Amino acid sequence: MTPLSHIRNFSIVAHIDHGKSTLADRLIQSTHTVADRDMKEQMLDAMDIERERGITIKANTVRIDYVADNGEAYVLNLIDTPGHVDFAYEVSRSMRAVEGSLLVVDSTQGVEAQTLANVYQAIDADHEIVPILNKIDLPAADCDRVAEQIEDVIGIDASGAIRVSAKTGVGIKETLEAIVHRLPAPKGEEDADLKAMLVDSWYDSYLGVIVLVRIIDGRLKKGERIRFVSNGTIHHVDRIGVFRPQMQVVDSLGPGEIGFLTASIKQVRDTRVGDTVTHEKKIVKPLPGFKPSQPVVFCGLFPVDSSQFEDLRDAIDKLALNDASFSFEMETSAALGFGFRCGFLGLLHLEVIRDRIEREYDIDLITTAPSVVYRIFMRDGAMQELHNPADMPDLSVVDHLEEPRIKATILVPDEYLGDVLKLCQDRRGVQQDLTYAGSRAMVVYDLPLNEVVFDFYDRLKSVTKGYASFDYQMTGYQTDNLVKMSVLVNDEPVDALSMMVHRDRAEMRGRAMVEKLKDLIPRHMFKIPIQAAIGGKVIARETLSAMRKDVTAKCYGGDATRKRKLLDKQKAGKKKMRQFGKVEIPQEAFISALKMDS
Ligand SMILES: Nc1nc2c(ncn2[C@@H]2O[C@H](COP(=O)(O)OP(=O)(O)OP(=O)(O)O)[C@@H](O)[C@H]2O)c(=O)[nH]1
Repeated sequence: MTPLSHIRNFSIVAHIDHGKSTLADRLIQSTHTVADRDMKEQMLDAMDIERERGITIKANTVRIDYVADNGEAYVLNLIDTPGHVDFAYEVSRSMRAVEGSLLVVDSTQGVEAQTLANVYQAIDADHEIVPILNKIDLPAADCDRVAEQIEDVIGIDASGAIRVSAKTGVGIKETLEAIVHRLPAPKGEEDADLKAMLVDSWYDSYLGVIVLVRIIDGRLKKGERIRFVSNGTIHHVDRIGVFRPQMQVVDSLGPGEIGFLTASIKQVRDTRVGDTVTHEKKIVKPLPGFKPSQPVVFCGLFPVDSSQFEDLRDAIDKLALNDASFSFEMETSAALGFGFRCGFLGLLHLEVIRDRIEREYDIDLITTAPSVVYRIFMRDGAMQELHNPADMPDLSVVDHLEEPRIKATILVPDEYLGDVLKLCQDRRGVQQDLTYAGSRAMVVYDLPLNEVVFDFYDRLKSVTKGYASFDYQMTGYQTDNLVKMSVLVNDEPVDALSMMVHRDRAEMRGRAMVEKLKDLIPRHMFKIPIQAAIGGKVIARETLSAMRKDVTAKCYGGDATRKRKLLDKQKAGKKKMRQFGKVEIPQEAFISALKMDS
């Protein structure tokens, strides 16, 4: 049993790509937590998609045994947190389970928007913070400048910042010593009633739901009956353990410790993150509540091949078992048939789920335009949420609409500032602050989430050549002049392309949309009008002229194999098309048509 004084619980906060996972790997490796032969790069990034994209999505945990220079043995519990803006909620919950943070800043880059967002969460959670200047092996490293920036922008003391190369291992020993000597030990009472925090939970096909807990007071043992305070459900604990990072069963967990339990729980939904766990009959004061994660972006997912609807249902059910922040309900669309309306924490979350369905379940999907959650105030005083523009009620019963707004923080090198301001302005942003930290500007904008969900990231990256970083939080709702824009192809409305837009921008967006569609829809044997309309009024129109696209026309000379190849390709392409009335629209049109060029 490790005394409280010899436990340290910490997380690592960083902007994406600043080296958090690499540092975690190095800490695990240098303490021989994992034998060298088993060491894979980025031990903590379990999922394939994470590995491919190099981003950490689920928070992960590892227990490290470390004998410090003073000869004492310590237990270090690391909770790895995701760095991406969509998963800020996961960061906030894991922060509450630990007492300190390593703040990793890439010494060739400096402080970025997510460094700020994440470190403020650590400060909110009262963490002791140890700054780490990473990637010092690179020639472009400028530790003094970055340390100064940490002090100026974040406002914490960086004089003791540790200079590290997570790649080569320089500074790893110093980091481990700093964890032991600079981060506080957890507090807790061994003899008090059991009180544990539910930090995270996920589904495992062999063990059922695995619950990650941080013990605050008391002791949890295998075989005991526990109660989740929020819903009063009682469970029999059949397994307790720690992550090294593989699961290792232990007999009990005491104050200050972080580990897992399993209790034949069937669904992740039955476990509420932030909940308090205690023994069956005990009454304890619940831990201060966590904000529940709310989906902010909705879109429809439809199978390209409608016979795969049941497979899609199956895939979505399985994914939802493991991801309580992902919501869904069945949707029928005149154009796309049966599918699901799904809610996500943000666009990255949406992309990850979509990729997993396509890849792991082998289902080709049509994704409709992402939409935020609008509030519709009716003339009779009622309010309803609108998750899907297709459900927009008749304007005669609507009094007004409200849309969600965000506070966006963007850090950008000076020379791109003008482009960033223009982009934010074009997206109906209202500037709130503009400050400088060295040669970088920090701008804060109040923006409609609607204008950000689709391609704001992409645009920001492209106008700043990838040098800007961006983070946002929801601030609330505001009334604006919003209308539903419909799209008609060959005089048939395509509900999957309808969207909510600001009245002043409707014409511009309508025009951009019909022009795009004209390029994206292949020519048919007949003329196809493509229109954007508000109510009954057409605001933009293009006509796709008739022509049969003869893909073999270029193959004069009659090379049979090449001709066959082209025809096969055309056939495969057809599978990815959807029939709308008499018109076939390719799958990618749904996403591409909505991207704006401004
Ligand atoms: N040269 C050098 N490269 C490093 C160092 N640390 C990390 N990297 C590289 O930087 C890239 C990003 O590192 P990650 O550890 O994946 O970054 P991360 O912060 O965990 O990123 P997310 O998990 O996506 O938030 C990888 O290509 C690493 O190999 C370092 O000390 N020196």
